[in-house]
This record gives sequence, C-alpha cells and structure tokens, in this order.
Amino acid sequence: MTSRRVVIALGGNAMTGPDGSATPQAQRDAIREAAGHVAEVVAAGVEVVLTHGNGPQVGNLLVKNELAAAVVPPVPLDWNVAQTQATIAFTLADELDAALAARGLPQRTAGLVTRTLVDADDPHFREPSKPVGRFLPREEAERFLALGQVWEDRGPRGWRRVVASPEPRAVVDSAAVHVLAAAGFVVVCAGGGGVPVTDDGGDGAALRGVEAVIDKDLTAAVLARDLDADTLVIATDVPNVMVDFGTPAQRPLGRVTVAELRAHATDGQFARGSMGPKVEAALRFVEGGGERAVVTSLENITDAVTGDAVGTVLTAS
Ligand SMILES: Nc1ncnc2c1ncn2[C@@H]1O[C@H](COP(=O)(O)OP(=O)(O)O)[C@@H](O)[C@H]1O
Ligand SMILES: NC(=O)OP(=O)(O)O
Repeated sequence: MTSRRVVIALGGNAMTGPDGSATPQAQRDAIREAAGHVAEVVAAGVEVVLTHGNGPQVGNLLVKNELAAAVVPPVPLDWNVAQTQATIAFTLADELDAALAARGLPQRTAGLVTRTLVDADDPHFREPSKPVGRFLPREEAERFLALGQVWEDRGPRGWRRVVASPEPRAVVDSAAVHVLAAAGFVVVCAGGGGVPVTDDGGDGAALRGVEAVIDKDLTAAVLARDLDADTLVIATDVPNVMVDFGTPAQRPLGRVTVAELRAHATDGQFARGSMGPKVEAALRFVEGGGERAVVTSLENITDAVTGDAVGTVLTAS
C-alpha cells in the first residue's frame, strides 16, 4: 500500500556520526543524509510529519550545565529537552528545505516546540531508565555514581547515564501540528519525545515542565494516532527487528501481525532502551487503530511508505 500521511521517527543515526559523535559537523552531516531520504518520501506524494530522538544531545547539555554551574545558573532537564528540539529542528529545516528545493518540490519545513503530557505520579519518575549522553568506561561512570547520578551498563560500548522517562499520555500541541501539516509543511515536532509537562489542575489550564526525557518512539505512536496517520515509520540503523538478536539463531522479522509481535515481546525478545520501545510503539499504534507500522533503516524509508517489501511491517492481522 502507498501511504497518505506518515509519521517518521528518526533515530540516533540520523542525527549523530557513525561512532555516535555529536560534534556540530557530525550532526549536520548525518542530518543532511537523513534529509535526503525524507525528501524522497515527500517526492513520493506522501504527507510527512517528522519526529526525532535527542538522547546524545540532551545528555551533553546536562553535562554542560553541571560543568558551568558555578558560573551560570543551571536550567532544568525539561528546558534542555526544549533546547535540543530547537537545535535539531533548525538543522533539519535547513537541510530538508535544501533537499526539497533540489528536487523541485514546493513543500517547506516547519519546526514546532512541542509539549507532551505525562502523569505526575508516573512510577517511572522513581526508576530512571532513559539512556542519555555519552558512553563512558565503568571506572569513569563510577565517579558520577558517587555524585548521586544513575548510570547503567549498556554493553560493549560502556556505561551511560539514565534519567526518568515517564509514559507519554498526549501530545499537547498536536492540533498545531495538524494545521501546519494540512497547510503543506513538513513538520518537525515532538523531538526527544516532547517536553514533558504535567497538568496539575487536570483542566489543561496550567501545564508545568517536569524533569525527564520521554522515549521518542512511544511519543511518535501517540502523535501518529492523533494525526490520523496511516503509517508510523520508525527509522533506525538496522533493516529489521530480529528475534533471538545477538545469538547464532537470530532472524529478521518481515511482515508480522500484532498477535505475533506481542507474543515475541512478552517472551522478552526486545531489549529495554533500544528495540523494546520501538516494538512497543509499533504495537501501540496498530493496536490503537493505525493501519501499519514499519521498523526499518533510514535508507529504506521511501520503500517502507510506498510498499510492504522492506523492514518489519506490522499490521493488525
Ligand atoms: N531484537 C533486536 N533486533 C534488532 N536490533 C536490535 C535488537 N535488540 C537490540 N537491537 C539494537 O538496537 C539498535 C537500535 O536501537 P537504538 O540504537 O536505540 O536506536 P535509535 O538510536 O535509532 O533510536 C540496533 O542498532 C541494534 O543494535
Ligand atoms: N528521547 C529519545 O527517545 O531519544 P533517543 O531516541 O536519542 O534515545
């Protein structure tokens, strides 16, 4: 099937260098390449809403805040999330506008600072789980553990800081995204899962930023339902979701039903903090009424929205 409106969630490889480098040049180079792929999707006649991760960038901002604390007042984590949304959306807009113009397309890009509603009493506030910033060897991570930070062993690349990551309940600004998309803009929104806010009065009148980083794939699923997208594309650095990942028995999943993928997830097949949230996001989107979710590599996204031949393609049945 060819999609009408898609939400594409861009993973880390679309925004940092191949080794995870987050220098401005590495970020711009990666974004330029991602923008080329996104422009191809737009050229296929599909309405595109983009969202993106911010794990490396928001972790790096935290470090800058901490190092500069004696000189300039540190800002809370929700401010840092907003700052990463602005920087990444600005860079994506530059590169995507150039890629669209190079293809003779009339569409232009609009970046939107976007808030995501979370529950103030979400238990995830008490159990940090979202990896951010750089990887460090265990001995160096231990210095930060001693300062009260939470760090976690993330495998061969080393240890990484983890922060609170509540469940996204609603994308506060999705009506504005809808208007921009309907007006023909490629919208960059809900970056880093959205700036987390709580609604203390329960009536939406007084939202308040809270210190956390939401998983961008889980927010993408909420956003895609809000916008009535037919397809959610989760673009990462592997062409397929694997079962028995990292073992000699590993095998890629192609077309799967909700029942099959849910069974693999229940079986503990997908790691927390990497493939786990992507699979969960795909499942939530289709279980919630979306037509199709695809998890695949960035290079495959045009094929993913115009057919069913690439990636892990999830449909209701
Ligand atoms: N079951 C699995 N199938 C495929 N990849 C997996 C699986 N489990 C873990 N991974 C790893 O997850 C990575 C993608 O997750 P992550 O790096 O968090 O993505 P992104 O930064 O693109 O959002 C892949 O590079 C792969 O190494
Ligand atoms: N916020 C978020 O999910 O970022 P990453 O995808 O970079 O981990």
